[in-house]
Amino acid sequence: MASNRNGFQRGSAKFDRPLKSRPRPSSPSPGSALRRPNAAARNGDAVPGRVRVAVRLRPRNAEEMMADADFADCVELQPELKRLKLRRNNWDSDTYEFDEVLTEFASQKRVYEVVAKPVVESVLDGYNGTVMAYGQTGTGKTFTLGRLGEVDASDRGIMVRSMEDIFADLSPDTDSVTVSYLQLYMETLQDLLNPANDNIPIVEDPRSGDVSMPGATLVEITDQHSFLELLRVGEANRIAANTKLNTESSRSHAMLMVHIKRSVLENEDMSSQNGDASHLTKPSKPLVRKSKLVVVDLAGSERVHKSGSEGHMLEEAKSINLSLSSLGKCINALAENNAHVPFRDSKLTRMLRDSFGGTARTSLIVTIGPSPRHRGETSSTILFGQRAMKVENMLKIKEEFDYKSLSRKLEIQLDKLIAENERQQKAFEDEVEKVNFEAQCRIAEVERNFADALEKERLKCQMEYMELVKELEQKLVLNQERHDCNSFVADNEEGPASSSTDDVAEVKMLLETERNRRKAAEEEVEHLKSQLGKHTQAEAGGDVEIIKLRNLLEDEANQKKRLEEEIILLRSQLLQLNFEADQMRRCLDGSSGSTYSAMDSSTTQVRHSQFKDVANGQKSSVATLFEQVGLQKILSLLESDDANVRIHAVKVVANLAAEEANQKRIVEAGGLTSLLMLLRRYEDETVRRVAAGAIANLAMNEANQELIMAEGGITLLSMTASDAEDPQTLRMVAGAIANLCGNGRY
Ligand SMILES: Nc1ncnc2c1ncn2[C@@H]1O[C@H](COP(=O)(O)OP(=O)(O)OP(=O)(O)O)[C@@H](O)[C@H]1O
Repeated sequence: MASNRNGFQRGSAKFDRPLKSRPRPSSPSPGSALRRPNAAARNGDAVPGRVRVAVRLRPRNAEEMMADADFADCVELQPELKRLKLRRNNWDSDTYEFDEVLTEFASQKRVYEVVAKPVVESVLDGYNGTVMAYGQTGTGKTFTLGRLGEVDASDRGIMVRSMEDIFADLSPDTDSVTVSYLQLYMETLQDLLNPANDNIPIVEDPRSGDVSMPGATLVEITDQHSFLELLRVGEANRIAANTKLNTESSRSHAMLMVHIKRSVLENEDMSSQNGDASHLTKPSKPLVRKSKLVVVDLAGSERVHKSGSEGHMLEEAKSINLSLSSLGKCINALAENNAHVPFRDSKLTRMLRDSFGGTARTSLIVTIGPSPRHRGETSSTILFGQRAMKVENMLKIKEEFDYKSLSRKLEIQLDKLIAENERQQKAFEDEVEKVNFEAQCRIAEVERNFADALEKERLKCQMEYMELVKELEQKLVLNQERHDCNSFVADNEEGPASSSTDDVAEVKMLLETERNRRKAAEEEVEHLKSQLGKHTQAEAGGDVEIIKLRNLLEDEANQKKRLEEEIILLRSQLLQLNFEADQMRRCLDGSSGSTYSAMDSSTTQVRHSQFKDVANGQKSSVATLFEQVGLQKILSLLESDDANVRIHAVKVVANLAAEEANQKRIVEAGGLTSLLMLLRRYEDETVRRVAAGAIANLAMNEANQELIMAEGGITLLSMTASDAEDPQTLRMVAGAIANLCGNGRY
């Protein structure tokens, strides 16, 4: 098996699974957040713990096999009796008892379990613990403590196995592990994880006795792999000097320090304090428990003269011996309960002050070789172990109030409480809203029910009242009949009056009162009704009167219009009659054949003169008509809806047109256009005939001739002629056309 000079095997790392955590009722299983302290920790009491010492015998090495081949081992072990016999000579030996006696065949696992495991468990419970190997150079101290077991996992030493157990038991969420690795070489304390740091102070707390090295590098480790890496770095930096006795000898004291912080809870039971059975408890106090495991691999304890050291090596050996002898003196003093223990004599004893006579649980393994040539060293080692067994420590847990953890916990609690409060607030508001809504519904329902009940009650009362009135009326009638009957009997028999007379009177009075009330109410209703009726009538009457007046006004207007038209008509008729009468008179006088028969082309001048005469004869009446009616009004009658009116109007216009003085005015007032319109409308023949006559009269004026033709007069006259049935019409049209053609001019 290949190994380096420090006894560490080379090769790839291969480890067993971590050892299963020991059952501890007071501790939660690995991974649980917090653990509770045991009774001793709660009380803060120290418990006695003697330094436990085991002896381990190294098997003969190759050199011893040869050199001591003819000699028996200097020790004889009785492991079952935990005894060791150190031979003085062939026939005599000294017997020593130890806490454990480990033969050369003891496995590394067994050595760990009997020497270190109880200390590791103590450390996990919160106590400080020390595992230390003491022995002559080359007897297996480093083998026992520092083997990494990279080639053969069963070779794993106490350091590796301890850390496996620690990791198996810690909770990564709440616990932490930090490691520092130091060596004390010639009274210089050096950091093996940072060799440049070689002046590390040793600080002792005078109150608690705790020892600390504040300048040492502290590396937090979270798994076994990183721990092994750290061990390798430390071992590589450890100084080892060859000696004549052992080529792989460690010339320094090495110290691995594992600091553990664990969170614990402590409940203070109020019921126990108050002496009652209340279940009230104070919230758990978060505590942090700090403990440390110190594994010390002391330098070889060989004697200077025997090691054959010289120069620096000699100084080195002297330094080692000095520190080890100081340790021995301290242990002696402690074993003998001396008042003074010379811890301050060396740095080694200052460093280990807590482990011997302090508060740590300490386990010492003393390693010995079998060779009789080193009997003296072996004896010295055994005696060192024997004295150490007498040292009593007082184990004490160190707990601190975990402010950080408490603050974290309180923050979480506060967040939870706030969230819970908000939730409850919301629930409360929802509940209030719900209750409110339900109350509103209930109130509405009650109101509805109340209104219904009230209505029912009212109807019921009304019915009862009606029935009561009815009943009273019946009673009244009945009583009246009885009274009449009684009166009749009384009158006849002169007997006493009926016994119910008073009742009847009372009922009567009641009935009378009710009647009066009803009558008053009915009168009131009637009064109101009549008022309403009057009011309505007044309103209606007013409207009717207005409408009537309007109608009357309209009638009056229509009447007036009709009368006006009638007057015009009558006047025109009168005019016409005069005109015809004149014509008739002239005919009778024999001055002419006929009025219109003479109106041919050859007689235009004659007719014209006749017309002139007629006109002269009628001058006064036409002038009167003009004055009384007005030309415009007469012309407007040409468009009257009444055919009769139109005929008379056109006749009047024709007559007016016969007067030369009127012709211009008629044309200017639009009379010509109206006359042509009558032709165009295919009026009845009489109208068209008279209109043609009127146009003929207007055509006598040269100024009008062009105008008549320009407005299509010739065409309209032609059309009238073509439709004419009465020869008089043809005559009128012919006269008009003749005038238009300017007969007067030719
Ligand atoms: N129990 C054992 N079984 C087998 N070999 C062992 C045993 N103990 C020690 N050895 C071997 O003995 C040699 C010396 O051991 P180790 O280096 O551990 O001694 P040491 O006490 O630490 O010496 P030093 O004080 O000089 O460092 C090593 O080769 C080691 O493998």
